[in-house]
Amino acid sequence: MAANSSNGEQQSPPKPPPLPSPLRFSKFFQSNMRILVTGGAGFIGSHLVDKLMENEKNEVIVVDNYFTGSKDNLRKWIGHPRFELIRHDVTEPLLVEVDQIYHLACPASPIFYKYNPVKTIKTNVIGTLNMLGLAKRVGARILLTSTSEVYGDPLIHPQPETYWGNVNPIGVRSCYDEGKRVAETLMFDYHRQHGIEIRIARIFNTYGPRMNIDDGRVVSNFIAQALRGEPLTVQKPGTQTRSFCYVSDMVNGLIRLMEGENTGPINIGNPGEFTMLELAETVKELINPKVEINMVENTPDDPRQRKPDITKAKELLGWEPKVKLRDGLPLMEEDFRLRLGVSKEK
Ligand SMILES: NC(=O)c1ccc[n+]([C@@H]2O[C@H](COP(=O)([O-])OP(=O)(O)OC[C@H]3O[C@@H](n4cnc5c(N)ncnc54)[C@H](O)[C@@H]3O)[C@@H](O)[C@H]2O)c1
Ligand SMILES: O=c1ccn([C@@H]2O[C@H](COP(=O)(O)OP(=O)(O)O[C@H]3OC[C@@H](O)[C@H](O)[C@H]3O)[C@@H](O)[C@H]2O)c(=O)[nH]1
Repeated sequence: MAANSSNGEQQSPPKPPPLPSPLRFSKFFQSNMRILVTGGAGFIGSHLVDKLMENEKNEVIVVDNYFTGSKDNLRKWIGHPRFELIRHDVTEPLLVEVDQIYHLACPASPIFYKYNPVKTIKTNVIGTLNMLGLAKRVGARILLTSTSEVYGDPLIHPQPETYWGNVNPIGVRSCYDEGKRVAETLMFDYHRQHGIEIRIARIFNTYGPRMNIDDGRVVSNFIAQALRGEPLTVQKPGTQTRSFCYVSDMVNGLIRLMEGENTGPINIGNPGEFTMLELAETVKELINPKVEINMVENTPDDPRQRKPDITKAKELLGWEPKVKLRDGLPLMEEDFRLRLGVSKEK
């Protein structure tokens, strides 16, 4: 069946999708669904693996180069008969027989993706090409975790999928946002030219347990600072907004998208919108009312506003987020307390 784009346009690929392994059609074939998760040792990836492993009919293979991820995030699955972990960099070709590919591999925190921008571009472009080549070879369906950063510093608010964005092509964030835009282009070109079954999720800011404590993103920074009794560093002007999605909602959205019939791109995020000052005030109130809030310098090209229009996700996937920021923050606080060894004052 031809998939629909989220814009409602009929996407009729000129070629039929590559055939899955003939064993899939064999009457007595006993194998489980084999699912590859690139970047599965990272924050969202490891939660996705947990959810996929709940289904006894799934076998999960993770490939990760451990740049920002860690084996520790997957420790409960290591040694499990339906789980395999491979140290591999997606900029190198990979040959594995799989039915689905969740392609997440890419550093996501601005500090980390700006650290080696050329590597970030290679990961987005060559890494995505390699995963599309694999999808074509084995007839797998592939889902790309794109980003709200494809909208750049958006001039339309909230952002629908039809918005083409306002992106600086030569700025310090371009390795990531332009990298993801090319990755989306590659996905659609493989879909049109080779009939690959594709899914594109545009993920908006996601938070939750297992984020790296020194990841550098705003929610992890504020929670770690509040627990350490350090001032919360709000980057100027503090009126910039973000919309924060709890990780379990995100994982459910990604699986819905993979299992459904729509190529996307589809925004997956929580439309609750907060300024960074509001976020700091909330963290202060919930975690440590004694900490100060410090205004610090910002970095170039920081988007001034961001909020997903999730009409398509609701209509096409029957998905919407359930966890409110005020309910999600304490769940993350608990995990950070454990890892930082800071117990709650009674
Ligand atoms: N978390 C968010 O708010 C957010 C928002 C938008 C999009 N995304 C996308 O979701 C995906 C996961 O994000 P995350 O927050 O879990 O980030 P993360 O940094 O925790 O995870 C990324 C994982 O990819 C691995 N990786 C990086 N480069 C690789 C390479 N070349 N080869 C193999 N593995 C590599 C890292 O080691 C890490 O385990 C990314 O594609 C990111 O762009 C995340
Ligand atoms: O300590 C901090 C860190 C960040 N910030 C501010 O918080 C906002 C959010 O910054 P983050 O670094 O968490 O994340 P960004 O929204 O810039 O990028 C994010 O969005 C889309 C994803 O694709 C990226 O992977 C993700 O990191 C920015 O306005 C930033 O200036 C602070 O005020 N203080």
